[in-house]
Amino acid sequence: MYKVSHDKQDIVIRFEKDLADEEVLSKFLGHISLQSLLQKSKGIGASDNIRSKTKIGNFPKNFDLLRNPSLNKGTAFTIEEREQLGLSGLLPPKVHTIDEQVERILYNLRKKPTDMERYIFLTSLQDRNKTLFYRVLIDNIEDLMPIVYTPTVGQACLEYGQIFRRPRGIYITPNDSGKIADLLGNWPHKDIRVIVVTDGERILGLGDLGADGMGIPAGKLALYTACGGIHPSLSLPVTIDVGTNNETLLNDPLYIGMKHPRIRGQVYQDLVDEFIMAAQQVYPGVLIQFEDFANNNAFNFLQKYRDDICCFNDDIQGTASVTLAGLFSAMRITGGSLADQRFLFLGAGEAGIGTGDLAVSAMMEDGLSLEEARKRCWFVDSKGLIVKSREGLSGHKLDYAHDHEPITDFLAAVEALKPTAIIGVSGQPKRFNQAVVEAMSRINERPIIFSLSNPTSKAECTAEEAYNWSDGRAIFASGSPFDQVVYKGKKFLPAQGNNVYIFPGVGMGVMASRASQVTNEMFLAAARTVAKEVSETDLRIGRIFPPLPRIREVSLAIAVEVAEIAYRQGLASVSRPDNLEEYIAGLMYEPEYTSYV
Ligand SMILES: O=C([O-])CC(=O)C(=O)O
Ligand SMILES: [Mg+2]
Repeated sequence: MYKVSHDKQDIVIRFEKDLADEEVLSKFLGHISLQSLLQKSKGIGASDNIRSKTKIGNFPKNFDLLRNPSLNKGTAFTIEEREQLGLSGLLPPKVHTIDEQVERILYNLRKKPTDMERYIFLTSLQDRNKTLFYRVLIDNIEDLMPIVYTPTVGQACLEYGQIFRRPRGIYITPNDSGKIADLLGNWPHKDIRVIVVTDGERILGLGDLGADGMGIPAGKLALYTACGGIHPSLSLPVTIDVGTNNETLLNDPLYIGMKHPRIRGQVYQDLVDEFIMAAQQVYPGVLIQFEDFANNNAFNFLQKYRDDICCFNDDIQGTASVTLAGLFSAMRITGGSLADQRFLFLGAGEAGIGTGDLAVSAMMEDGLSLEEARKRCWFVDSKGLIVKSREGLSGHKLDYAHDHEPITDFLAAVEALKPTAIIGVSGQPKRFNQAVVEAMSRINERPIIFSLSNPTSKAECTAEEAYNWSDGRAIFASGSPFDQVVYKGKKFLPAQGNNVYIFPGVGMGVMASRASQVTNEMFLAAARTVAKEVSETDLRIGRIFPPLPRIREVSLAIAVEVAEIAYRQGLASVSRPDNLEEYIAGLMYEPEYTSYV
């Protein structure tokens, strides 16, 4: 049980057992009227706020409170709170509502001249008042996602050293070997349920950005909260900095990372191993999301850890799941099934092979053999069409090396194979040129054209190009957002086929069930769920993913499916609540102020 003494401002709460059931805690606290202590009593992260307060014994007061981004409310502190928490005189007299504060933020955002300035402004807001940051982000997700995420986050990573203000997350270098658990222990929050980790070697389609890649784990985790409802205190961004091979960064005096070429081989492997073990030790059962590692490392780490550790690779499995969701939706327009398709991927890296593998699993569920299913997926990489006769093919590409004469040119591959869908995951802009799109439109009544590379500057073609060159017939999706397009008087709202539709829901499902592994079936279920959430109206305007303002509902639906699978597969570590959907909905973080007095 919990021992509680409450002496006006000094609150001591001691836990004599770890809290498996946070709901019990919330109810308990509600019962004794201490609920008001919580930033938001509902939600898995609720206990963490209390825990950190427990540590210091006293509720923070004075400037400590104003400078605590998890608790700060700025001008929204009430007169009573100001009086009791030592804030009198430290704030301007006017007490604002959160809605008025939101107005002020939006007013300032509109005045900023560039998206980079908006990114810096929002990041600073996140550093001083998390509740307000998430309120603004959630209520304006469609407008602000392109700022906190792709494409602006890509630009932010390119300029990370210049715009650096406050650190976010944990940086691990080879000098920390043997001490990683201590480093992780330095993080102020002790209940961490999800880590996004990168080594910065392949940041979006931008390449090796070394330690400047930290913008990506930080951005992904902001979306875990905004889109999946995971309490912000439960997540931790990590960058493993083993150097960079990016000459520009190595020569930049403002670069924030280790100034030497990438360390590879055993030292690198051991460092990642130690990190994985330390994370398990310090935060048992934590979900680890691998993000933006280079191809070989990404595949190797996934292979190595997926059966023993609760982990997944977003670029392989998350992107695969959202791409498959897009294909399911597209088929609602074209008719037919997955098994009737022929997919041609441009790019045979993480996203391409990941999607191929997941599509193959889906086709096998529909009755195809492994062999037959793989034959529906073709890949063009930097050397041309992947065919059996090609020498020196590496592991994962071999599965898709079919009998065919070699072809070096992508357009020629389109003409020869007559695909129903082309899927761009190459990181190479403009590769779906007019000739390619026109050929696809000649071959197909409704050509499926996915231009998934990020950020926008790396897209294989733009939405406008896809619609113009296909005479408005393309079924288009892109990794980064495009504005609406009007073609011959018809309005198209192109969809963003980004793994943000997948990872927040998967993460929430894994956390709610305390799953010990993340399985293929979960990503397949997530893909089917996203596709199911697309309405006929969406499809009519060319949108094959649900609108972003609905993303929390979509994430909840995914989380329920994922948790259901965890229970079915015997991977869950907590007992199943009677009403899973209600239970998970109840765990979702809502940024709202509650009274501290
Ligand atoms: O971050 C994104 O927008 C999607 C993604 O994982 C990537 O492109 O690496
Ligand atoms: Mg990524």
